[in-house]
Formats: sequence, C-alpha cells, structure tokens
Amino acid sequence: SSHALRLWGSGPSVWHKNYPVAQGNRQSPIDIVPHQALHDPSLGPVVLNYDQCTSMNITNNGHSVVVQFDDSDDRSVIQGGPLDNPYRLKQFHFHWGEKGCHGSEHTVAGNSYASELHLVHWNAVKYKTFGEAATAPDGLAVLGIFLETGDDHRWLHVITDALYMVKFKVSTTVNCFNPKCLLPSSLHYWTYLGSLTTPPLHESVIWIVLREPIIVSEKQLGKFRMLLFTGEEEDQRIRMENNFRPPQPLKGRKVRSSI
Ligand SMILES: NS(=O)(=O)c1cc(F)ccc1F
Ligand SMILES: [Zn+2]
Repeated sequence: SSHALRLWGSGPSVWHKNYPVAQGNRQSPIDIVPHQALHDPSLGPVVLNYDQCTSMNITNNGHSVVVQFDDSDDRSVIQGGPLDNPYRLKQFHFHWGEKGCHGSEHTVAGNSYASELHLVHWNAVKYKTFGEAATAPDGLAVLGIFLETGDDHRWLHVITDALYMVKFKVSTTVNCFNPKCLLPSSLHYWTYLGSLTTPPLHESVIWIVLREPIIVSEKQLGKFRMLLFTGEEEDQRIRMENNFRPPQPLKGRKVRSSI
C-alpha cells in the first residue's frame, strides 16, 4: 500500500526517520557469533505444541507472504526454553533475497542463508491482544529457522505451490497446515532480546533462532521471488525480493545458547 511504502520509504536505512526506535538498544536481526554465545545450562528445550488445524489463510501483505493462524485459544503454542509462559502462534512468514547467497535476516558468524522463516507467537497469558503484546518487552516470541538451498523440502510444497495464487497482494485459504513439518531435526537454539525486523520495529521480541537450517530447493525458493510487492491494479510490477533487514548493533546484549 502506498501508505506503508511512504512510511517505510526506500528501505531499512531510512526507517529511523519515521521509527526512531530503529536506532534503539535491542534491535533485530543481529549477527550471531557462536563462539561468543554464552552456553546457559538453565535453558531448557523449546517445546512446540502445534494443533493440526489452526492455519487459516496465506496472504501477500506487500512485504512478505504470511500464513495466519486462529489464535483465539491455546491450541498452538510454544513454551519452555527462555520463555516464562506459553506463547500463542499467530502467523509465520518468510524473508528472502534475489539470489541464494543472501536472504536471511540473522547471520551466523557473518554468513547469510538463502532465506529465514519466522514463526510469530504472542504472550496471551499477560496480554489481551497481539497488538498489546507487540508493544511489550516480553510480548512476542519469534522462532527463526534458516533455509538453505539443496534438495526439495517435501512439506514446503504446500506453501510454495500456493504462492502463484497470492502473486499480487491478496489472500487465499490454507487449511490444516501444521508448521511443525517445517522444523529441522535439532531444536538447539540461540536466544536474545530483540525487536520486530520491519516497522514499527517494536522492541518486544524474545528471539529463538535454531542453529540447524532446513533444506529447500532452488526451485521452491524461486517461487517466493516471483511474488510482487505491488497489487494487480498497479502498473508497476515490483518483484518481492530482498525483504530482509541487515544485522543491527548488538549494543552489549548477550546471546545465550542451548547448545
Ligand atoms: N520479521 S518479524 O518476525 O520480526 C515481525 C513479526 C511481526 F508479527 C510483525 C512484524 C515483524 F517484523
Ligand atoms: Zn520476519
């Protein structure tokens, strides 16, 4: 929408003009340096209890493709790890580049992955709505999963085969998609306090980034790149790619590892 484009301007380097928190002390993403992460033995495993049928629709919202969930109860939650409460699954979405060598938001020792999946959850124990949680320091928990190119991912097809239906900024139904099928085999993670990576950049996210990437094919990734930022009615056809924010200053934060 032109409103968002005006506020978001020409990208991350100008966001601070409309969103001064962009230069805050807990901004995301960051570069994760494994050897500098603190192994914290008190960090338990992350537990994902996702119900089979809470997915609702897939939407091209003009800056990513988002699968929304019914978050009216605690059927699909993440808990454990660094979290004091269960956090309700609200949506998941992706960030990607125009080529395989860039696209993830977090980097690991300076290395980018081709894409990054974000599973967004909110603290429905302490806050009444997602909107309220999104402005609270412990309001959101986002599980980040890196995507690396290689063989076909058999379950990601459910999403990538639906993308042609949301080429423009529209929405279509997706029923009974359980994102548990998008997890890697190991749930070892890094965790730190950060923010949303797109405006309004609220500093409300407990980040849990999995160390092990999932493998998807170049063909599957290519289907993300044919999405458009623009709507069908607009004459320009701007391909949706490079929708990732670069790493932000750590500002003294500690990254802990479960590993
Ligand atoms: N990329 S993100 O997971 O930090 C994110 C999640 C939201 F729900 C809204 C905005 C965001 F930027
Ligand atoms: Zn994201």
